Amino acid sequence: MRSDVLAELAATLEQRKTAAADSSYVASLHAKGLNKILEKVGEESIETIIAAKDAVISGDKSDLIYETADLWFHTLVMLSHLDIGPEAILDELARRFNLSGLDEKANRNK
Ligand SMILES: N=c1c2ncn([C@@H]3O[C@H](COP(=O)(O)OP(=O)(O)OP(=O)(O)O)[C@@H](O)[C@H]3O)c2ncn1[C@@H]1O[C@H](COP(=O)(O)O)[C@@H](O)[C@H]1O
Repeated sequence: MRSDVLAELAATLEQRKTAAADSSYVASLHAKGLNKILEKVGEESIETIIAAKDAVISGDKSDLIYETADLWFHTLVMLSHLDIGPEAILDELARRFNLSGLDEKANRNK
């Protein structure tokens, strides 16, 4: 598994928070603010859903992989804007290991 990719990207995203807006796409998103970043997350979510439907029809998953990468990237920018690193999400997923989604939901609704 390429967990090094997330760590390297997170370090770049952190560096871009103080970079000039005209020097970097990520810095330009931070300069435009949270609403613009959330707009991109929404756009990429929809493009990912459409790519998943298209993959079923065509049997070609390449667009779905591309769009999911765009979605993950923009959610990482969103988290970075709010001073949350990917390790917080990885820790939360790790916490859920061996916790059945059905059990978790049943306990939540008690
Ligand atoms: N992984 C990515 C990455 N994935 C997607 N994108 C950009 O995200 C944008 C996706 O937006 P769209 O597909 O909607 O394209 P668009 O029409 O150009 O976007 P808008 O003008 O509508 O905002 C494109 O500009 C992509 O190039 C990314 N830009 C940067 N990274 C990583 O972030 C690092 C820092 O990037 P810079 O800040 O640009 O140096 C890079 O080295 C990469 O590792």
